[in-house]
Amino acid sequence: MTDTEGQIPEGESTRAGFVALIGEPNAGKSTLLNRMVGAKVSIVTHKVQTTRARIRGVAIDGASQIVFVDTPGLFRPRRRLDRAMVAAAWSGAADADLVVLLIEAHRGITEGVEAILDVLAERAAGHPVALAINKIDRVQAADLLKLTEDMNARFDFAQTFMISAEKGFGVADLRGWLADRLPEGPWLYPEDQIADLPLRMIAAEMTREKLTLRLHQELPYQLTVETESWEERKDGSARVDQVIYVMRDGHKGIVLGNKGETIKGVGQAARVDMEELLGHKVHLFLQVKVRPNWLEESERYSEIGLDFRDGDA
Ligand SMILES: Nc1nc2c(ncn2[C@@H]2O[C@H](COP(=O)(O)OP(=O)(O)OP(=O)(O)O)[C@@H](O)[C@H]2O)c(=O)[nH]1
Repeated sequence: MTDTEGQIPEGESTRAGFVALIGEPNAGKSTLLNRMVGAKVSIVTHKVQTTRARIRGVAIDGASQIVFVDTPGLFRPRRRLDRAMVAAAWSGAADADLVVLLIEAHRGITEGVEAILDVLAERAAGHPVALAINKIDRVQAADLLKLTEDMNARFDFAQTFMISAEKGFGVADLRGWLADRLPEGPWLYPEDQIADLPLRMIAAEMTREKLTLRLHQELPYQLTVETESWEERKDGSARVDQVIYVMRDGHKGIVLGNKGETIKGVGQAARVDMEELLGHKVHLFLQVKVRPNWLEESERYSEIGLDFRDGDA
């Protein structure tokens, strides 16, 4: 460790967990994350579109490691509000230890915020949800208090924060609050891997997305993809090895396809995405392995792309 920010204070036990950041488009989620995490780890994540939760960044605060996840593209109720879709988005947040709802101070309780509140009321039982009112630089104090009251009348928030993600106001308080409330336990990411881990994970998500597209309803939620190794080569290309874990022998055949056509198509499409993201050539190697218990072994971790194996240090 060269970075003192990541040093665990002596005598304190470590904490780690997942925080889902939810809110309408433009609420300021990326700005807030960059403030809390630092640009390095969240830099490329906005490119990936998947329906499951994914990691947006990892923040260290004292002895806590905060892993931020979100559910991109789902909290986008437009003209015709689709509550079912918003409800579906909650499935990503449901795995999180804590949830932060980010709203815009000057816009107040919009139709989109209403939809999210409805979902929270139905499904957030047992999940502490913090409210973060962002862009407070754009409103008067009196309006802010009224909005705080109105929001808390609608939902029992564990805490309300008034912040300006852009100016940095209130962000440290929010991060500290989250850090204190995560469960005690070892950090989920080795410190020295934090910086490059999202790339490996994004690459796995890309492959998983192509599999989902090709297999349609055949294997919903019954496979996971892990990036096993990532090697940058001298010629500027990268060799990426990934394993697709399935639960049954029969599934392996489906993933491979007739004469390996399915997996070949998946590999090609995923490689193109990776090359576009990285801006250089990628050699992608895919392997399919049967691991009947992967769901139990690693449900929570694989769900959001964490490569969680014994022996990883
Ligand atoms: N005035 C003001 N503007 C802010 C603040 N925080 C974010 N913004 C602006 O709000 C806009 C949206 O911010 P983003 O961080 O991209 O929002 P997002 O929620 O990630 O948006 P999506 O990626 O569309 O979901 C940007 O133009 C930001 O500069 C703030 O505290 N004050």
